[in-house]
Amino acid sequence: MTLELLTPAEMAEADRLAIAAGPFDGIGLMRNAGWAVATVVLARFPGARRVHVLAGPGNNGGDGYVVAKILQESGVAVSLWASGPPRTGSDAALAADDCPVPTKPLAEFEAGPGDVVVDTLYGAGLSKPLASDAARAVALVAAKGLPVVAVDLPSGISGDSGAVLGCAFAATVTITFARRKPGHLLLPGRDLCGELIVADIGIAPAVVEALAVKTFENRPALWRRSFPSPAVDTHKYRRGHVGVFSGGASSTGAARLSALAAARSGAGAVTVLSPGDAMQANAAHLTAIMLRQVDELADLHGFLADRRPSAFVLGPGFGVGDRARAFTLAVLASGSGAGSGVEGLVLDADGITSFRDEPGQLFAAAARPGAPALVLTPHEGEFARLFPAIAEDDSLSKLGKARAAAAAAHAVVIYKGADTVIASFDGRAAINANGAPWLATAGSGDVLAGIVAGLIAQGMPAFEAACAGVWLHAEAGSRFGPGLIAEDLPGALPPMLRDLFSLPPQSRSDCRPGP
Ligand SMILES: NC(=O)C1=CN([C@@H]2O[C@H](COP(=O)(O)OP(=O)(O)OC[C@H]3O[C@@H](n4cnc5c(N)ncnc54)[C@H](OP(=O)(O)O)[C@@H]3O)[C@@H](O)[C@H]2O)[C@@H](O)CC1
Ligand SMILES: [K+]
Repeated sequence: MTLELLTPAEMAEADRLAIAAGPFDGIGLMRNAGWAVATVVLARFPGARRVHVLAGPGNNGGDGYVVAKILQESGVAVSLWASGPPRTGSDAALAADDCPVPTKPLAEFEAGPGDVVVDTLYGAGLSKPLASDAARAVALVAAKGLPVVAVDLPSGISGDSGAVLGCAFAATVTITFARRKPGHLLLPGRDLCGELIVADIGIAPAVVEALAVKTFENRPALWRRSFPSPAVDTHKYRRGHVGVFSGGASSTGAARLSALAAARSGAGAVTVLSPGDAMQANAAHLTAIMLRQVDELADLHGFLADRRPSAFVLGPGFGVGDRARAFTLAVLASGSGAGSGVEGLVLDADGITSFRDEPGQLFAAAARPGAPALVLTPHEGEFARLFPAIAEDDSLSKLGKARAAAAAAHAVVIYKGADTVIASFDGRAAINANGAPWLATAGSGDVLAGIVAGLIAQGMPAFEAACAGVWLHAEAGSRFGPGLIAEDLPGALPPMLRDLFSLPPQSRSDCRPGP
């Protein structure tokens, strides 16, 4: 399956480029789309009493006229309900002229048990909340519990953001064309699409390549090639050394969870950096993970000079305040950024909240040439603390917010949730879709921070490490299932790592590098 996600605007451009390149003109692509949909309807609902095609005024409606014609010619009982005539001269108008099924006004739409609905009201061109005739149809279909086959997107869902504009169909199956759109993966769109099918309608891969798309689904093919594999003659420090800052005596567990996850992700050495009052608590629970006392900045500088760590985690259980800020800024001031020294800092939880009043200080430190890569891992609440203006901007989708935040912070932002978005300041972004509700458990985020730091420590670039960490973490949760607690996650990583290493080289493609 392809990784690129096309915004509706990019998809319209792909349509234009494909039509210019041939062999299909606009109505040719529309016929291909209609055939793809009709095939699914016939295969999935062979016993349908009647199929109701709901056609909008644009080209999504055009697909509907093609579907209605094919189904009627196949012997299916078809009703066609239109919200208005297609624009004169459009491909949809050509499809309507060629359709023998008479239209009835959408406002009079009615259906009964055993019927199936094909939703071709609005797709990529949805521009405002559904009007009253469409909203009535959505309510009627939901009340009767009829199956819906949505074309391109369930009407009412934004292809850009996955948001519902007014109301939307909840589809049984959605058929989209050429590539998926962000709205198919972002919530609530993902839930309302039902099963998602991507149909090939004759748009060549070269057309999509020409768009230089920067948004992807987060799957191993996106980052597998840069996933670290140890060389046969390696030693532990060459496999990266992660420092994890521990909180005080009563809050040490989060750092140990992060540290264990960093070790499981393949880092050769991991050290918990503990304040003096927590040394005993940490020592009592650590075996393979090392422990070092760090109370003051001078202690941190000593660790940096003696042990040459390559990545850090700061935040889990650490406490909010001056100390978090000072350590963060010291780490960001330390990297060489040239293959030696500190390669990255994963700033999580209290580490993020510590900069709520002075985010500019953090962003300037991250933007310094040669600074270690900064990875921020906010959930919604932490995101709003660090990026209040972006969080409040209702014109931005979750994807847009993550991108804007990454650009502002000169960072890689992992905007967590059931539809986690990973965005880099270079413009690339990925949407994760393999998560599971079991991951919403205390300590789960600490594990994610540790995995990402462990991968950065081994030399994986920060965006790829963030994507890989999110995917592995989600996959671990999905595979473990009910009963999951955060302590289970690091131990669930090895089988997935084995699977990754056993992938054949030809399946290891990379995402387009940033500028
Ligand atoms: N040849 C091709 O290009 C191919 C295209 N294909 C198909 O085309 C679809 C995209 O077509 P599209 O761009 O015409 O957009 P579409 O979703 O039909 O709606 C636009 C119209 O609806 C109107 N409108 C919007 N929201 C509204 C609302 N809430 N309530 C009322 N009106 C509303 C909007 O009005 P406006 O915003 O201009 O005021 C405009 O008139 C795509 O999803 C795929 O299915 C495939 O066949 C492959 C080949
Ligand atoms: K639709």
